[in-house]
Amino acid sequence: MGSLVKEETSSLMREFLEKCGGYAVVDGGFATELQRHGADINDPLWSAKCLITSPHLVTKVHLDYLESGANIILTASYQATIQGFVAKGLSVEEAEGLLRRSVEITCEAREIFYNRCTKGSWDFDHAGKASRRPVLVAASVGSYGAYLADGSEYSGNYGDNVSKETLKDFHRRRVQILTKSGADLIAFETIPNKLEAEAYVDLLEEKDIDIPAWFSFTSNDGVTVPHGESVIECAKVADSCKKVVAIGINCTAPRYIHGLITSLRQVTCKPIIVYPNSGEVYDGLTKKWIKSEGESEEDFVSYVSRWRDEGASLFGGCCRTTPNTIRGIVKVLSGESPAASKLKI
Ligand SMILES: C[S+](C)CC[C@H](N)C(=O)O
Ligand SMILES: N[C@@H](CCS)C(=O)O
Ligand SMILES: [Zn+2]
Repeated sequence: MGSLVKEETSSLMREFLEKCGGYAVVDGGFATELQRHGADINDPLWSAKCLITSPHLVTKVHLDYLESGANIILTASYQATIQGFVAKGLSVEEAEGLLRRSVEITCEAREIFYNRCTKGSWDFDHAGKASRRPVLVAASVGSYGAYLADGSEYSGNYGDNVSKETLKDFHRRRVQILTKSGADLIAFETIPNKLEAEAYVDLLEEKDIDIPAWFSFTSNDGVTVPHGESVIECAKVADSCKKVVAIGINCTAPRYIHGLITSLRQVTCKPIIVYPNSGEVYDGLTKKWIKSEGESEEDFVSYVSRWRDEGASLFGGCCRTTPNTIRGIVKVLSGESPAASKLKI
């Protein structure tokens, strides 16, 4: 780890972080915000259903997060797969068009935001000089388990018949399309096992998949990914790939994040990204979230300075977090205490 070559290849994120003042803010729960706007995503396509039925809501959610202070917005493609769209009766061409559209909508939202010239889209340096807020578009890629649509992101158990080659074949065309769609990078999210991380690394080595990426794992216990491998060994897989510009954890309870950052720091010098969920637990069969004891949005935001001190530099939220969470993170990073921000839940 930390070789000169790897340092050079992670420059996209390092330069971006520098422009942002050292820390960057990722958006919050995307599907969650779609639901808050009235979308029904109880469907095998989950949030990707809105790419077909309500693209205007997708734009709205991106704008919500930009207005809240996000520097990185993720596309609605988490559960958008060619196989999933075809199962709904769409043609392969239509499915590929929707994947491209997911990125176009996000880039359009960034343009709308910039054109609004609202106060929030400008940052001011110490001398009071204004500059446009840096914003990256990350193309979300959910796991094979997300496509299964039964919550198996949180088990990582695909059975003995699913090999690394199966996973590469499953993801290849989707990743090729997202690579050429205008996104700044790919966000491999909610990765539940080591096998899928290895498949993604192999795909990133293929010649027509030339784009930076981040790898973000999920954990149910603060030590391992759901399938059982340690987060440390999974992070080593990600660290080995020169196209990986950040490594981290998402859709994991906030209480585990501090220890996980400590583990990641043992095996990587790359920027660390964390965007936990609310701490609630997802029931993949009913597609409902079960309330957990003792973790509130205020707790989440109050952890942020600890995560920063531990070595993370990109912060956001995943499922069940909202624009309010993102505003809270922005306040902490800009030096205002979360208590002072008096978050409304
Ligand atoms: C990150 S989970 C909440 C995504 C939804 C899941 N793949 C499902 O379809 O139920
Ligand atoms: N980007 C996705 C991740 C789900 S785990 C979302 O926020 O809905
Ligand atoms: Zn999530």
